[in-house]
Amino acid sequence: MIKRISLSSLRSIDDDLDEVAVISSNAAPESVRYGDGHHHYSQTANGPRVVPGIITAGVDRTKLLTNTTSSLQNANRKPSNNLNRNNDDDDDETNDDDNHHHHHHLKDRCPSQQSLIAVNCDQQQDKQSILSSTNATTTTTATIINGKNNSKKRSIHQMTTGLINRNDLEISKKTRELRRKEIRKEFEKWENVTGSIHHKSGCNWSFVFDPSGRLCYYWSLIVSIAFLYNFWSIIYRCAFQEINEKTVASWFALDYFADFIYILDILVNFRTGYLEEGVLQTDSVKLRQHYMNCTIFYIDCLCLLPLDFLYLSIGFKSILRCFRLVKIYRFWAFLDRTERHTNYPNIFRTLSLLHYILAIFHWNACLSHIIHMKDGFGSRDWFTRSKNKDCEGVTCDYLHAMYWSVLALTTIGDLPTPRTKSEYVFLISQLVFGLFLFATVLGHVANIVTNVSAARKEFQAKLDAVKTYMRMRRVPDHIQTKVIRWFDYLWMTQKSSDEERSVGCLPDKLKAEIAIHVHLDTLKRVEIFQNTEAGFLCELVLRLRPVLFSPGDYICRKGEVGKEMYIVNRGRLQVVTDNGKTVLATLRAGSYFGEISILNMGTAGNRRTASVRSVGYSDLFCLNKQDMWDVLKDYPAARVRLEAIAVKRLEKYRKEPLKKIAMGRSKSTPGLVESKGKIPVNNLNILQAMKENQSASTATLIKADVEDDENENDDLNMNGEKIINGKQQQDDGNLDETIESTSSMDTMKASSKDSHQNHQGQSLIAQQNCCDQILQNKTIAHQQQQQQTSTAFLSPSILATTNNYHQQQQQTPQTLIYSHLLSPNVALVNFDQRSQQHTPSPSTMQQTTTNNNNNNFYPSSPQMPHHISPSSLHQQQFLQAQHPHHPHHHHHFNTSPSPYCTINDNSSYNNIQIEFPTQDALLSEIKRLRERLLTMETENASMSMKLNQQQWQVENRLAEIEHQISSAASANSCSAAQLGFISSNSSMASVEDNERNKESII
Ligand SMILES: Nc1ncnc2c1ncn2[C@@H]1O[C@@H]2COP(=O)(O)O[C@H]2[C@H]1O
Repeated sequence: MIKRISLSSLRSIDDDLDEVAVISSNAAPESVRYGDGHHHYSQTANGPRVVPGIITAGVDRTKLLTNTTSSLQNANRKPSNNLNRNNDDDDDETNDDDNHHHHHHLKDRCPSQQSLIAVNCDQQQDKQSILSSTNATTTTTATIINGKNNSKKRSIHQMTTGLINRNDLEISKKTRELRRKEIRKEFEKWENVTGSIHHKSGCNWSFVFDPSGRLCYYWSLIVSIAFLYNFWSIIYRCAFQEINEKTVASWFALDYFADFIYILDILVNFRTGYLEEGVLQTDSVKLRQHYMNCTIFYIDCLCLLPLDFLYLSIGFKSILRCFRLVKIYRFWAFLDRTERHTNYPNIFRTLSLLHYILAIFHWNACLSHIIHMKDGFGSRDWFTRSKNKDCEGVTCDYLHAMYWSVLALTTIGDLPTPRTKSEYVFLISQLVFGLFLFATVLGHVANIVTNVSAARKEFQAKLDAVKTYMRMRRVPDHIQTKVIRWFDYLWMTQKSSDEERSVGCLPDKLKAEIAIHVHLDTLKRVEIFQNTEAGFLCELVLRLRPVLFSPGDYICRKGEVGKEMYIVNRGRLQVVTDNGKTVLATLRAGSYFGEISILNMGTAGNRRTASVRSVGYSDLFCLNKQDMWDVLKDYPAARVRLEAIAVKRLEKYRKEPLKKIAMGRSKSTPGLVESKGKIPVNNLNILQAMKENQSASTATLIKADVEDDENENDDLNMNGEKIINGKQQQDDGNLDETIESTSSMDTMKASSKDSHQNHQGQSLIAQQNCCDQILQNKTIAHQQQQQQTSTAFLSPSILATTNNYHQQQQQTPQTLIYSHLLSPNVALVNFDQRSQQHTPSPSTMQQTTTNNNNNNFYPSSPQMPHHISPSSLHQQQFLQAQHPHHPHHHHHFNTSPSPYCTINDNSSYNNIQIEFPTQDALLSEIKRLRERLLTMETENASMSMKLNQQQWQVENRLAEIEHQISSAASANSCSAAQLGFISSNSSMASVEDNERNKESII
């Protein structure tokens, strides 16, 4: 009985649950001890434990435990529900009733037995339910009660902090007391229940051995040792020294101890379960009958044939014990099982072979000695050892006999010619046997050696084949080296090159189980495998294919069609932008990637959203798209979940530091075209770039700020007035990143050429007073925004531009804006009205759309073409206009902290002063643009998910409607058919019909 139990001890019990139990066959539960010695629980929460291999029998333990569990759950429910109730008496009564009920109940239940596995499982669950319920209750009160020590600590804490008032303290004490009582009761009750199994029910505690259990195995080891004793000693004593007075006691003791083991073995066999139709039988009557109907029973009885009584007449002759050797079947069974179970089969085989050889030499030596003694071999020199004072006695005789035996059996010995018939017969048979033995030994040794090196040979053969192939196909040296290194790594990490084949013969369930266990550490870190259905996990795990990548290998490249996803088992990988330089993320064991494209979640559909590169050797699991979809088809819930995770991840990627994203997107951002090197953005010398490109664009770029898409339109002006909305809200942040040395100016240049061709005569003369004018017209812009209809559909992601008519009667210079550098809210254009109507050149269009398609800048959603409307293109074109006639403009950037830089164009044209945004302003706009892009991509992803879900709903609805239609049809037909035959069965029939219809629809 557990009289004192605290929460801490409960925890200890919980910890103890996995330890090995110590139990004796008839051990009373009280005497069973567990734990490390410090915690001597006379009984665990689970009652006496069961050694693996033993099936406890005598009562219907499953039912019993179910009852126990339910009663405990009831008991647990009560206290938790009645935690604040102080009426213990009620509880006591109820518990007593329960106990009584259980005792009564148990007395009626004894006969059948359950398999060990079931019992153990139930016990574990039982245990867990007890502890979990206890823990659950404890948790609820954990803030108040937490064992003695904690309460003490808390009291101090309460005193010091004064957070809990005196009343609370009293309540907590009461609750604590109550709780303690409840726990005590729970365990008393439980103990009573389990105690009744052993004592009160009157059922005997007995064992049934599981034939495949460990205990049976250990027992067979003991029996094997007893057999070996007989095997070696009987012949020895027979040949060399019969039991003499000196040794009689020890021989007798050993003999009868071995016999005792044999007797025990018969008893054990009576209680060893057997499989009937694949089910382990544990019923004692059945077991007995089964054993007694077996030949083994008779063999076992034969082994114990009591010929010892003949000692009285013929004396102590060990040959009378020869029947004990029949037990060899147990020894063989033991060897067999060991060979199957051992992890070192070759070592075991070698030892076993050695034993057999020695045993044969031993028997041969003993038989030789017997013949020698009987036929007077001793009269001849060849066998009689020369009298030697150094080696006398039985041992020396034995060793001498053994020596000759070894010589003879290994066919090494120079045996003298036999003379008598018996000598001839013996020697001939000895030589023949020796020959066989030799051949067998050689064969075995060869086998073992082959087995040991089989893996290596197979590996080597593969490598050789690959090498030969590469040589024949003249594969470049560096690839050959890479391949050989790959093999090196494979061998070093002791990975079978064909792991799948090793377990290929197993059924899928077992394979999945193995795979789960082998890769458990990795898999449990993978988000998609967490909290998933077991079936889903099994199916996926079975489809995982191990792959190994070498350093620098690209597992996938951005823009490729995704066909697999990967899970990192070992190694380090980098998610990089398509230039391969910017690292977006580093992936380690447990990470997975490639899911976006195979789930078609990315903005680019089934295309890879990033490139992934192996840093060193990477050991990955590959999952095919087809496989993935096959599995997801059967697990729609998992699919929704996976997609949700993918969306979340997508969002996460988007939220990655701007720096990384910026770098990743640099190529796809118009104007930030990738080139070879990188230069820090702060060092980006726009002036220099301008010079180099000689774009000579005269532009007035005025920062505009619009808070959202709608506001963008606020800045649009059709009136030919320059608009300015110069307030900059964006914080440039710490854009200290480097950006790739953009050849934005290259783009400009290209654009400018096109623009020039199409807009000859529209020279861009950015005059100093333009800016002033813009400033003046700032307010006018707002008034006139409603007139701007053509720009209303402009994509905010492209650019909201304003057509600013600057003195319509004049051919005024345009105010240029670099669309790719400005955000939607940087909208400022001053160009001729006519140019607005101008159709953009195909080349420009092409360029723009190429950007869209290739660089993924614009989400490839169907609505996107809207954004790239002719109008926007048109505007872009204008924005990219240049001044071709004056290739040698010299722009000087104003380094003032103002958001604008002034470019003094000292060209021949005139002295143009361009207000150019500062780097900070530009960066801010870049940042905004990118953020906007990310938002759109995320929205796109979530939209696609929603679409998926809607698709599901529609499908379901469709099925429902179909079902309804068919049910209605069948109901009609039924009613028509049964018109006039209204019987009591009619409704039943129609229901059945409906059901049938339903099934057929399903
Ligand atoms: N920023 C990022 N951080 C981590 N992983 C990423 C990032 N971007 C893309 N990936 C992963 O890289 C994979 C490339 O192929 P997918 O687009 O199929 O799926 C992608 C994601 O799994």
